[in-house]
Amino acid sequence: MTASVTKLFERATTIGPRHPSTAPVDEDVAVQLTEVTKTYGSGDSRVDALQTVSLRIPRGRFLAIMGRSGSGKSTMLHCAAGLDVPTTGTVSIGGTTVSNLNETQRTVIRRQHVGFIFQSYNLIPSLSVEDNITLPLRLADAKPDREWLAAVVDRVGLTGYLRRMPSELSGGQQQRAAIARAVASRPDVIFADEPTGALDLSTATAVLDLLRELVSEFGQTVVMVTHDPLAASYADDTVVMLDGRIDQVLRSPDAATLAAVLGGYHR
Ligand SMILES: Nc1ncnc2c1ncn2[C@@H]1O[C@H](COP(=O)(O)OP(=O)(O)OP(=O)(O)O)[C@@H](O)[C@H]1O
Repeated sequence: MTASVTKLFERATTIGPRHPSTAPVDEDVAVQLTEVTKTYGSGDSRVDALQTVSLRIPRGRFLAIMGRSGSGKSTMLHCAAGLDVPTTGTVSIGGTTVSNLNETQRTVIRRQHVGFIFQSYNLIPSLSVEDNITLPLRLADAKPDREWLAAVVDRVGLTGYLRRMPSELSGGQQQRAAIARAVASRPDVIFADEPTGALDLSTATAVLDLLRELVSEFGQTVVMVTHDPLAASYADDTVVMLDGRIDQVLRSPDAATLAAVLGGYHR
């Protein structure tokens, strides 16, 4: 790590829970990874995709994860989101330790605490835009906050589109519907995996403006994997991964700085 690493990202020795079930809860932290490793395969085919990663993501921050292909970005995102479990170490989301839960328990936690935005939108084609947006609430058996939903739908510019089917929306509108779906339940954290990868520049800019506003105005927490320095420049902090480790954390870097930093990893 570089000297620019803030206290927020220091190795988790000050946090120090060794026993997941007794880990203390920090209300200001949306996601916490403590000495997380992830190994795929064994013997000759063994891959150490994450090598002792510790990261505390405070609530109300926008974090970008960058790094060259194979550096461990998706693996870290999947572990942080409770989609996958670490080989060793602990992960907590919204104060709940998820790394020691089984798949069914993690599904429940994800429904209650996490929103997802993927490059491919992942809207359900047979459901209307409104039913797609409210699906996570129904799955979590949660009562919709109508005022919040209306504000979110208004902000993503889909108020007149709720009865349409996803196929009747443009790519940018579909991604905005996916964002509305991700924030409908006011999750502790929204994980975005290349959310602008399939969008043209102006549509991507509108989506990034929206993510930024969710953090700045609505107090949401966003963790986004991206290859695009422009996209990462919307974040508060950017983590750069290298060989399964956090190599650098940059605070509020602009796109040119990020492009230069990343260029160094591709030499
Ligand atoms: N299911 C898996 N089985 C075996 N190896 C895997 C698996 N998933 C990822 N890996 C390996 O783990 C390492 C990290 O992969 P990961 O997908 O996290 O990288 P990444 O930085 O997201 O890459 P990209 O930018 O190409 O998506 C790579 O060497 C990859 O080949």
